[in-house]
Amino acid sequence: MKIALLQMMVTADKEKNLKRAEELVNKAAQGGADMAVLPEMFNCPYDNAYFPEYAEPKGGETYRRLSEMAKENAIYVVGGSIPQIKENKIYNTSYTFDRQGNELHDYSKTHLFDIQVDGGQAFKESDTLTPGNGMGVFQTEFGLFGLGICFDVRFQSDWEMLQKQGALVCIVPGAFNMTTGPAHWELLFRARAVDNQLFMVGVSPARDLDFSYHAYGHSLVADPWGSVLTQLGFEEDIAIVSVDLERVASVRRQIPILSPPVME
Ligand SMILES: O=C(O)CCC(=O)C(=O)O
Repeated sequence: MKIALLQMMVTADKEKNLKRAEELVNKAAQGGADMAVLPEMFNCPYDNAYFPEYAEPKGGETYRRLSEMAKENAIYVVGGSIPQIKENKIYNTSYTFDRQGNELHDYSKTHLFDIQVDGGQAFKESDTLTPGNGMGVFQTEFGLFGLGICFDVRFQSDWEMLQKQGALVCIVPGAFNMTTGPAHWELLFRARAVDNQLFMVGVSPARDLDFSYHAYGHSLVADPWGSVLTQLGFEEDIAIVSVDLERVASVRRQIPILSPPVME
């Protein structure tokens, strides 16, 4: 199967972001992708100051447009994430749609990004956001997929749980930064891929130095062997990556570390 990583440039204009997402999903479909993945907070600059203003209830404009993108292009769309408002609380939420535009998965980030690195990046999502209640998997014609959002990638026990639930590929809309990106982004994706013997797909926004938060970019796919199949730079770009799902069983057979053992 083919997965498109849409490393989109996010602006402060929500409508412009939605139009750009539509163009990129269309491009992904034209390029033969089965699934298009948008970045974390793709309709809103990544900044606590913007989350409340850009937040939408489930079923709102962005949700509807994502569903249409999927249906019009007959492609799976993992709608990165957006700020969602529910009962006066704001969540960092990802919606996934199937080729008919039906919702397949709805997930709100479990582990909020609250860090304070000495001399480097500080961020406190919990100033505006509320955590969700746990990651899960969704079924596609290719098999089971898992999904987490950005900071979630640091919590191996959660990914082990998705592997035990049968995930073959895990998708991570994420926006690392210029402190933790160079240090940990590729390392974490390769580690999760090797630990759980599955594909890890990370999709970041492009870097925009005009905003307070400078995304690392470097959207990538790591395979179950831990090899990086593709990695983008920091600018807006897309990659369409062929993912051979047979590789999951093959690596698990050759290096049987999972418990219980996964048989073909
Ligand atoms: O874990 C990191 O270093 C970055 C996480 C992040 O940017 C996020 O969760 O949005």
